[in-house]
Amino acid sequence: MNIEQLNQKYGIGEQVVFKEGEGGLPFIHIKNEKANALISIYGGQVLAFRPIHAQDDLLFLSKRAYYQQGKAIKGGVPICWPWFGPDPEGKGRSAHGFMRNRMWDVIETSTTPENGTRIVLGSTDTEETRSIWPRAFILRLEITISDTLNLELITRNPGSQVCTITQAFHTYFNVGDIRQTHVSSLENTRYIDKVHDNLEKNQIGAVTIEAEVDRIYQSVDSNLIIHDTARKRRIRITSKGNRTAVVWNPWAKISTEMADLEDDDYLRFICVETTNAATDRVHIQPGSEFRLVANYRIEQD
Ligand SMILES: O=P(O)(O)OC[C@H]1O[C@@H](O)[C@H](O)[C@@H](O)[C@@H]1O
Repeated sequence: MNIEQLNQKYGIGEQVVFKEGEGGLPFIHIKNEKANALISIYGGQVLAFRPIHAQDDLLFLSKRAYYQQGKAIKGGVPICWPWFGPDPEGKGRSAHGFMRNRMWDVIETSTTPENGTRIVLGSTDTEETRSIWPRAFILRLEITISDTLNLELITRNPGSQVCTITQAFHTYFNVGDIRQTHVSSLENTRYIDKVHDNLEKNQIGAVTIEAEVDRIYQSVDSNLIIHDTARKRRIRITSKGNRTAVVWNPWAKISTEMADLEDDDYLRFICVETTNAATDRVHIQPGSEFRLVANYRIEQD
């Protein structure tokens, strides 16, 4: 569907407007009485979300991001699916699965009873996806733009075999200064330290970032808080369906090496990801579905 057809079928006045975005990719601009947001249909990726009274966006979006078919957009909320991290079978398929590198379909747009906006994107298997991953699937991403950003990723298994996935909301949160940022509610939680030979460790105190951090926290709480002290705000993450959470910041060297980040961008974001990762694999029986949920709320001091 082209932009005109999308607007005709799914546009809602000035609240939901489809426009050609960077790299010619179709974007959805959302504006309601609670918040503004920007979504890329490519990747099924929320790129920006700002509640009306918030000064700064919830999400970090790299100025050097690629907007190109086949490449992931650096920032916002990339959807990692049907695997999290490197190819689990070591076949050289792209890291974090293939859905962040594909065009999704628009399924539905509506206004919620609280005057928020609901956008539903989706995807199903095709000959091409089956050549990468031989499974039938029906995937749905329900995005609610209101005073909070709510994301629900539903995987339905229409096939005749059990389907096993790992996945993530690989969210890049925008922070004022990483050196004045910490994450709470992970105290006394076991984690796999990907920067130190996948050693299992115990988190002592809040998570602070003073070097590269890449950790998979296990048996996590359903409430995590990012303290963005420089901006005098907290970001409250409430999740369902996950047993793991990833905290990632590349720090200076990797930030310089990544062509789609500015050298000092590591100061401006932290990824706190709602995941089914490592041993937190999801097995979906034929005919059933699984729902992963993340809700993000900004609390200003
Ligand atoms: O693919 P992106 O968006 O650059 O993110 C890469 C990072 O994603 C994180 O989720 C992983 O834990 C890291 O190991 C990885 O380096």
